[in-house]
Amino acid sequence: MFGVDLIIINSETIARELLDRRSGTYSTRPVIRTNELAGGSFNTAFLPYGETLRQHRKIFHQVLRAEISVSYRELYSRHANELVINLLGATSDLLQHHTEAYAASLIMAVTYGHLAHGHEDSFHSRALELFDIGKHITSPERAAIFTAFPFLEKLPIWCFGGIFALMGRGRELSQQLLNEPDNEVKAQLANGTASHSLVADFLSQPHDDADEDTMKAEYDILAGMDTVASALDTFLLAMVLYPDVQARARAEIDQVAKHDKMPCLDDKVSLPYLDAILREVLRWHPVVPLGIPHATLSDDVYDGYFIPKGAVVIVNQWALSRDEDIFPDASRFDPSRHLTVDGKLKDPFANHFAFGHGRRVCPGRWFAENALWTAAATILAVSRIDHAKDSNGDRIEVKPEFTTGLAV
Ligand code: HEM
Repeated sequence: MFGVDLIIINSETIARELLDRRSGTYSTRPVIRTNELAGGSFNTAFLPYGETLRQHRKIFHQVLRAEISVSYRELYSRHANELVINLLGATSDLLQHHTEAYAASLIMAVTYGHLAHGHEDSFHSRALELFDIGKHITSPERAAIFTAFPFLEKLPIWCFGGIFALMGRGRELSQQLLNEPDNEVKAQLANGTASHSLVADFLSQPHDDADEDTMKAEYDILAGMDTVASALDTFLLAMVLYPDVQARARAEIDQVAKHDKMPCLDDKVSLPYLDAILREVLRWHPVVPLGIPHATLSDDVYDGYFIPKGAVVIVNQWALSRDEDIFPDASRFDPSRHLTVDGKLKDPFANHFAFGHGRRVCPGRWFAENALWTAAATILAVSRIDHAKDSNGDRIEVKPEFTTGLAV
């Protein structure tokens, strides 16, 4: 397409063979010009393979690796309790707002600690606006056209029907999202009120301008907001459509969390069916159905096919999720497909294809796992998810619909 070699992988075996086992070749990203024009060139997810990426991933490793992610157990529980209270009082048009707020507040807490009341809300609404702009301007066809015809950037703004204005707004939002919470943490450190967080820890140590640049990685933790919230929305949908699954999960929770005790992460090993539900959520409707494109750093040959240096490699997660040889009756939501005959989980959650592959695999996968698990367990422990009723008391049928998101 426009002189770019595009490889689309529709099989998990091939994705693992190329992106995992030959990760030295498949770990860079294509240049996405529209993302750069919108001010997102420091985004971890779009960095080429190299030293800056390694520094960013080191920062994520510090705050999001498996054993650290699990240590935030009280934080997840506190916010999951708030989520349930909000969901119980919410009208259907606000459900999504509450799942987004849950993900945003967790991510803000880990990154910045406790911010002044109201600042979380403005961060949340700006982040959502930026995501919407991202979805609009970084579509694959727009990115390809700008890459293939760079002179387009020089044309007057009115030629683009608002796209450049959106890019400008994107740059403005990126700067606000980066600077304002950082400035607040700096002020908290100065007056001794800062709580433990990624940014507070960084700012309290000696650092130079290059370190400040690397810390822009903090902004990418935002990536976790939309994805965790989308997975939670899919979970709620599945629970409405598959009441038998919901009932089995609740029965499992009731067995483990007795005497009015809420389930918490320490109960996770005793609740394999709930884990299987979350695995199935990510398979049934993958949150990032086309993943984030990888690109090759050198020529390669696979199964007789020549793959040139610079080729764009897309793992089509949607195709992986619909592979009938691995997931028979693939469109059905069936968590038991992830369990062995004796009820154990077949594969760890963090190995799920929905988190991508190789050296670019999602660094937030353990955090996502724990955040999703705690929310799902808390919701199921105290509520029953069912169809809404109309004014006559008749149930309103649910028509599952998914919106398109980031496709680059
Ligand atoms: C259900 C939740 C999530 C899903 C399904 C998901 C999925 C993905 C996928 C598919 C990729 C691309 C992997 C590849 O290129 O092979 C990715 C990358 C990334 N994710 Fe996640 N993610 C989730 C949650 C999170 C969270 C909670 C965070 C941070 C708090 C996060 C931060 C990132 C970052 C920074 C990258 C870029 C990594 C790189 O390019 O090296 N994600 N994620």
